[in-house]
Amino acid sequence: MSQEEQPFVDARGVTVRYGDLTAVDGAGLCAARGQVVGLIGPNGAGKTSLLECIEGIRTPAAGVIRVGGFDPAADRTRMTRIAGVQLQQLSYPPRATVEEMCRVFASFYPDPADHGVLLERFGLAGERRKQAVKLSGGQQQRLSLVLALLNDPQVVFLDELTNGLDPAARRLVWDELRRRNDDGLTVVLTSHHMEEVEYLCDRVNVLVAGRIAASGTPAELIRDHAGQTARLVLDGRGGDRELRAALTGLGDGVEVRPAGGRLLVDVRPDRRGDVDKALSAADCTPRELPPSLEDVYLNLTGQAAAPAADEAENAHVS
Ligand SMILES: Nc1ncnc2c1ncn2[C@@H]1O[C@H](COP(=O)(O)OP(=O)(O)OP(=O)(O)O)[C@@H](O)[C@H]1O
Repeated sequence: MSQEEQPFVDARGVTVRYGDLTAVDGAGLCAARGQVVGLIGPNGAGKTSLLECIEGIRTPAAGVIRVGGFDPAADRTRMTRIAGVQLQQLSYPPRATVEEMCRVFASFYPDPADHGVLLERFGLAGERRKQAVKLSGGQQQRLSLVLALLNDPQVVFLDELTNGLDPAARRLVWDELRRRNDDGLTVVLTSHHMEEVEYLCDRVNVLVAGRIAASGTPAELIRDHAGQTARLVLDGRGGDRELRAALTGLGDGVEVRPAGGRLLVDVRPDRRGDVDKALSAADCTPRELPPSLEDVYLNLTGQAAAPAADEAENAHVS
C-alpha cells in the first residue's frame, strides 16, 4: 500500500480493560485524510475508551494505532501538534475568561490559529470577557471546540460533538466542520444524534459491547442494516379509533403507535398488502419515512424503537 493509500487514522485490534471489564474488545477504525468518520453505539459501548486510545491519552491492553503514520501515545509532542481534542467534559478554571482560556491554550502551540476568528465562527465573539464557567452549557461546548481547533489541527477528535447545542448552534458547528473538512481536516467523532452522523460522516462505525458490529458509508449501512420494516406516518389520524383498531387487529408484523395527532405504523414487508388494504378502506394516504441510520442503529444494537412522531421525522434529514 502506498503512503497515499494509508489511512490517516488507523486503529486496529484495540482492547481496553478496566479491571475485569473488557470495555473495548479488539475494535478499530480507519479514516483517510480529509474524511469525517463517526463512531456510534449505546451508552457504555466503549466509544470514549476507543477514542482516548486513538488520541494517545489511554494505553490499550492490545492493538496497533497510528495517526499521521506514528504512534500517538509514544510521540505526544507530534500528536499535540497535529491533533485537536474536544473532550466530553471539560471543566474550566473558575474566573478564567473566554479570552484568557484561548490565550492559555494558544500558548501551548508554536503557531496557533487566530482565536478571534474562531470565536467569531462559533458565535462566541460577544462572550470574550465572560468567565468560561458562566457560559451556558451549549456555549461551553462551543468554546471546547474553539480550543480543540486552536492549533489548526490536521485531525480533530470530537466526543459527543453537539450535545446541548440548540438547533441553530448545531447547524453553525456542522457548517464550520464541513468547511474545514473541505480544506482537508480529518474528523473522528462520536455522537448519539443519528441525523448528525448521517449528515456529517463519510463513514460510520457501529460499536456494540466493545466490538465493531458494522462499518461503512451511511448509505451502505442503511442498505445492509436498516431492515425491511416500512415506517408509515398517518397524519391527522391520531384520534381515529376505528382505523387504529383495524390496523392493530392485523396483529403480527404491524405495530401501531399514536403520536400527537398522528398514527405511526411499522409494517413488516409480508404484511404490507393487508395494511395498504386497511388504509385504502379508511381513505387514508400514508407518508412513508425513508430508512435511516437510526433504523440501522436500532437493528444493530437490538434496542427497541419507540420514538415520538417528531423524533422519528427529525431523524430524517432532508
Ligand atoms: N476509568 C474507568 N474505569 C472503570 N471503568 C470505566 C472507565 N471508563 C469507562 N469505564 C467503563 O467502560 C465501559 C465503556 O465506557 P465508555 O465511556 O468508553 O463508553 P461510551 O460508549 O463512550 O459511553 P457513553 O455513550 O455513555 O459516553 C463502561 O462500562 C464504563 O462504565
